[in-house]
Amino acid sequence: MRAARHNVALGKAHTLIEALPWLEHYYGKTVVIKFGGNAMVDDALKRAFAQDVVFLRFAGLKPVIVHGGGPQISAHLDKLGLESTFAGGLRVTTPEAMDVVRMVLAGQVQREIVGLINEHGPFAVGMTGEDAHTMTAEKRHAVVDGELVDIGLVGDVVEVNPGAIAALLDDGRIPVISSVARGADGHVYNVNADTAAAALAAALKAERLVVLTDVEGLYADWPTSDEVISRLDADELAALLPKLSSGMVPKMEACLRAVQAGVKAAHVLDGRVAHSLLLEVFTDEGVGTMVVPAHGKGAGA
Ligand SMILES: Nc1ncnc2c1ncn2[C@@H]1O[C@H](COP(=O)(O)OP(=O)(O)O)[C@@H](O)[C@H]1O
Ligand SMILES: CC(=O)N[C@@H](CCC(=O)OP(=O)(O)O)C(=O)O
Repeated sequence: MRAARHNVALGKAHTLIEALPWLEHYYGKTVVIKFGGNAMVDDALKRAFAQDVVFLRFAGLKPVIVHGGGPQISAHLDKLGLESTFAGGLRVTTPEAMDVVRMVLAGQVQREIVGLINEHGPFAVGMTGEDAHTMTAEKRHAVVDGELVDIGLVGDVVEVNPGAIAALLDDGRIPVISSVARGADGHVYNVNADTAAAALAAALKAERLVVLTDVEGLYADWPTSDEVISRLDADELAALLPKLSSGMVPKMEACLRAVQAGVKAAHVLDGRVAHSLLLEVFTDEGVGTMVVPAHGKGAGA
């Protein structure tokens, strides 16, 4: 009996010790985590996510959360009798839809994540890219079959002013950011959350960008196969990008931009697996897809 208890204790100690090199590596580093709307499937998963983020904070990392909410926006538009249309993985955003996007992201999804994190202490502070001019956007088009398509009030991030986020991190807080940004032209833009996360990761010189979604990673030949590409470099991803479809387009484009801008690696993980974030950061088992800089252009650990 005593021997069995001892073995259990040893197993737990082994798990903790396995995390030591990763704790040493990540201590004091900024990690931008994108929590996708499709990964927020149930309350238990959302709670596990909040626990992981607080764990990272207590382990000495500086987590920054950028959240999505595509399915939640679509559900609200549906209630209002408005249709959701996507082009190249981006929502066609009319002025009417933009009001809903802003309300659902900043008023509903962000509040929920802030609340769950703050069950553990006074850590999370919610904001949108509009606050303190954190993100400035410019209208972008979607590319469909090589053609530019007008998708309304959808923006790409052209400038990041990371001062407000840096101040929150220095104060020990966990920023939770909605992907809405102001334009210099006076409009408010709907920014894809993966795109926003990549822009922030680059501006904050983050060690890692981690994207939690509802698939195991990037599938090599979706939808015919579910073989996950475990690692690819920026050149390989750039070659693959034109062949990708739907939500994976902005996601993989974001990973590419992040590593090209100096982020050491970008990971796409299955957010439907509880604690996948902790597993990725603190254990030797890499899960999902990891994008590293092009050969010879940076670290790839
Ligand atoms: N090559 C691919 N590998 C994996 N998923 C893909 C691929 N191509 C398209 N997808 C689709 O992209 C979706 C993820 O993007 P998205 O729905 O925008 O998620 P999120 O809300 O997490 O941003 C997957 O659920 C899958 O349906
Ligand atoms: C331009 C654009 O498509 N914006 C997204 C913003 C939310 C988002 O990106 O949410 P997910 O990460 O859950 O997909 C949208 O309106 O759905």
